[in-house]
Amino acid sequence: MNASAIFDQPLGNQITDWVNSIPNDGLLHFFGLLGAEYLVPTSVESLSDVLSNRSYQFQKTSGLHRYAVRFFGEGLVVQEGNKHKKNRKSFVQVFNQRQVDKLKPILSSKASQIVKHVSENCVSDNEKGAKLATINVNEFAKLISLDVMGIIALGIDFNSILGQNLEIFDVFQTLFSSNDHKKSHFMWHNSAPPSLVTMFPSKIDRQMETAYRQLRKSLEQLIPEKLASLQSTDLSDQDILTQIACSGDFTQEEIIPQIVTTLAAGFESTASSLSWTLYCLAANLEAQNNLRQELREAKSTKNALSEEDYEKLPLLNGVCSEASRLFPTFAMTLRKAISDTYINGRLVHAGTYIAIVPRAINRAKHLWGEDAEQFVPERWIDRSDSTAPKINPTGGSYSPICMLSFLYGPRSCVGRSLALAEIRRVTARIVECFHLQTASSSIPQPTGWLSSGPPPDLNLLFSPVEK
Ligand code: HEM
Repeated sequence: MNASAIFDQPLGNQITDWVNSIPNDGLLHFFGLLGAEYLVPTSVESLSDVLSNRSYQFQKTSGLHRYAVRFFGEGLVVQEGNKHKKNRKSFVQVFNQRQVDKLKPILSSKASQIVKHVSENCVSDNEKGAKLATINVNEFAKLISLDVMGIIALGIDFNSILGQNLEIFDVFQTLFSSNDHKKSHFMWHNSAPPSLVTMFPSKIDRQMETAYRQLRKSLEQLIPEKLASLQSTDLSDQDILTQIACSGDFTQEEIIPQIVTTLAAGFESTASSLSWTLYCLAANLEAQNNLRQELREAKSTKNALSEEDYEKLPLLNGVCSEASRLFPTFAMTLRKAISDTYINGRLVHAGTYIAIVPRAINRAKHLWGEDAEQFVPERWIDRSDSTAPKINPTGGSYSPICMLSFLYGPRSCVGRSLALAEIRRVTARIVECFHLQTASSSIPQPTGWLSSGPPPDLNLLFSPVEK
């Protein structure tokens, strides 16, 4: 029995070791608590069956469904079957490339505001006289993420990075942040009989329910106000909330859960990925210097990078993809077969759990090579034409399915382009303006359970770059 593989810290760590050490034919097999049977797809073929070819035969667990519905409402993330198919179409429409392109200038101006704010907080270091700011990047990235989520989802700039609206930040933290207390909380909700969970509400239950009520109340006020102030019938210029509210695809009761779930899906995930990206650069000074050089060269003939530059610069893309590969926010996600089915030609009985483990697949040596556990941004760059390096979309792996940070197929992340657009802009602006260094020699490990982020006290040193 290997129950610890499911409750492991960092999440998915043990399965990563298995994938890299146990020879297998594309599926690993183990027994968890109470003899529950788990399969772990490890090859392109078996992952394709679970995530793409037969994805609707593998559903999220009832424990996760109950938990999400109770604290966020029933949104796309936990919907299944035809309901999911139908609603996903509306989401894909709202998050399409044209929409994301429209949001890019807003993301860029937020990135500039962040740089200005950090500059103002750099104070002289007594010993060397150099200017320096010690920043808890985990918290800093969450403030950025809240501001961006506010703008894109609700059309409101909370300016939390400037210290405003911190009560909203508390609501987001309480509801959406993952930590060790939440781990036990989620395990209790997942494994105890639902009647027992309802009968004995915990402190975290009460805090999360209060935060959910607060958020609902604000949204209930905001939605009619926004709809009343709509000037035109062209919704494409509107934020996600307005587009979802006006799409006609959702009833009044469905709108708020969809918005809250979207905030849940995007808030901490983007913050964690940004924190890890900055950490990877602080811990890999050569990559950091090379990236700064790439940004300088791209800017050499103009005042600022264009929106297109952020998407095309090979090393900027390589750094962000590589950090996200090594530190996927959703390190493991469980599914359950709803009927007898097949994975890679093997019969899988109804009720079998499938552990999809982005951490393990993203670090699998048979898919990425012997350096799979190293930070190598260059793997995302195609230098076959030495005068014109290009982005390599698979990072040198066998298939796009080998990079599971945003999952793959009909249940993959709808916010991927948007999240990457934000992370690239903030990372580029920070590296242009600051040298980053780690504040401690210890190597931080991912924490949290539903989602895995950096440790809560991950500090980095920011010092201004000489112009
Ligand atoms: C770096 C940041 C992000 C990462 C790593 C990420 C990752 C993921 C992953 C792995 C899933 C699948 C979860 C599962 O099925 O178990 C997912 C789903 C989803 N994500 Fe993201 N996400 C990010 C940012 C965002 C943002 C910014 C938004 C929206 C504003 C968003 C909205 C969603 C939604 C709505 C789903 C559900 C899709 C479905 O079930 O069809 N995500 N995300």
